[in-house]
Amino acid sequence: MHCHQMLVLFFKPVVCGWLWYYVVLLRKSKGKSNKAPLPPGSFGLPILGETLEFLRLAQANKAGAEFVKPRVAKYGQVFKTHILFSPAVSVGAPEGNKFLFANENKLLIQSWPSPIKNLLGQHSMASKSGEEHKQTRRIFTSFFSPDGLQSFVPRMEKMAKAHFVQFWEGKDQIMAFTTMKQFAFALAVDIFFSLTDGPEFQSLEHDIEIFLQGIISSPIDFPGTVYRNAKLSRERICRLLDTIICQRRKDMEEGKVSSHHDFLSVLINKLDDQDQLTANQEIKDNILLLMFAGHDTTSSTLAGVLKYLFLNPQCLQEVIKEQKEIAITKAVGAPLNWDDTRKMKYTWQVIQECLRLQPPGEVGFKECIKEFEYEGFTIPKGWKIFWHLGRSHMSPQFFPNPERFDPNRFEGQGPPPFTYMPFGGGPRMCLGIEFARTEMVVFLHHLVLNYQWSMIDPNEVVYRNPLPVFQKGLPLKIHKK
Ligand code: HEM
Repeated sequence: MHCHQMLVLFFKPVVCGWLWYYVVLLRKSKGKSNKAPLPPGSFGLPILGETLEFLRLAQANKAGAEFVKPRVAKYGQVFKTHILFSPAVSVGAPEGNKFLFANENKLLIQSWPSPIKNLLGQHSMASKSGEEHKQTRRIFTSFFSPDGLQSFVPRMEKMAKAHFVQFWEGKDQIMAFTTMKQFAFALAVDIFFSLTDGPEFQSLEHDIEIFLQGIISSPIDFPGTVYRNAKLSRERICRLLDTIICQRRKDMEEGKVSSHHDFLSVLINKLDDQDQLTANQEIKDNILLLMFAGHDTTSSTLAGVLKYLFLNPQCLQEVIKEQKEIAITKAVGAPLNWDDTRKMKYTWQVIQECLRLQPPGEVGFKECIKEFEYEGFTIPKGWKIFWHLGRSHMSPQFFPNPERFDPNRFEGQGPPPFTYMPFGGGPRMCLGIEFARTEMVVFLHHLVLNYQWSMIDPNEVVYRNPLPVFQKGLPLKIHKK
């Protein structure tokens, strides 16, 4: 071979290699150095990050004012922190909220820590994402849509009336926070699977309370811990549900119970193409999810409404006026219907305003499933993004004079999109909005027409665990009209 040919043969790959290195690798590394920076902020202590400060302030109901607000002032609308054992980025409203909810399943997914998933069960809608989640949600929607719920209004009213007879009549004082829990529980188990008073009802009420405590406890799984007790209560609840489901299948086969009798009947009917074992698992896990999602949320909101109406007598007068106008259109003894509940517009505005000031869940987390850029910052895969409702709910820009209780904010078009989100948003938005709205307005209808109440301690502290809790149980003096 010619000498210069050998040189070409030897140098060609070397030259090509160098070229490749310069063009591809250096461009790549240039790209890397051009990569948007991580958001500003502090990760705090090793491992714990800023968790302790966040939890302390969240429990004192001050996370918005004393954790988020100073960081927004220092770092800007998008900042990073490290809470609950993960790097997390806080985003503002409305852009941040819109981005989060629009990118569910594309860039982000709902992520519950695995101890909570274990308690809720692998068939629970909370443990599913993407297409699987969509399918389950579709099954539920037929029950939770306005069409599905209409026929349950008289039943909700019956429950509200029975509640007043059992817990209010003949009393001059009640612990309203506890009482609201009893109402929300009784109504849920009646509408979900037709369980009414009796020993099974009592033991389930006790077990659900232990189960819910486990969901918000540290996941230490030893005999005697809150978490272990919650696992045991889950087993007992599932055994009870097994018996109820088995009996229900029989009753439905024999034509004794219709396929629209309650949520359980609807589910059995919708899942009849699945094998019974899987269908039963799905039913049990999702009934437990509904008890978790729909019980304390509604009861803490109703307790809040009682507080705000007492502290704002002119709003109470408006509610009474609205409810009287509906009551006089009804024949004596005629039950409330769906249209009546939709006429209770001001009452719903009162509830909405309570949810602005005291939302049951004020923080929501999503997990990033791939790296992406947001507002000029890189958000790495595996990090959490969270929204804090206080960022918009308490902003004078969207809610002038934000500390003031003013239900008229929700008149007409209401607040700008993505600034008011007590029910979340996007594909995982609360499934129970209409259910919650209906049960609350029906309850308030009978409350304001029949009772007067006053707070024994108008300055009672409300803390979070993580839902709002009235420190003294909201003791009220009550008087039947
Ligand atoms: C005042 C009452 C309530 C409030 C403020 C509330 C709020 C919420 C919020 C913030 C979410 C998470 C949304 C997200 O991640 O984007 C949620 C989810 C959910 N809620 Fe509610 N909720 C209430 C009542 C109820 C009731 C009464 C039920 C059922 C009877 C219910 C069932 C659910 C379910 C099943 C989910 C999960 C939806 C999914 O993953 O697709 N909620 N709720």
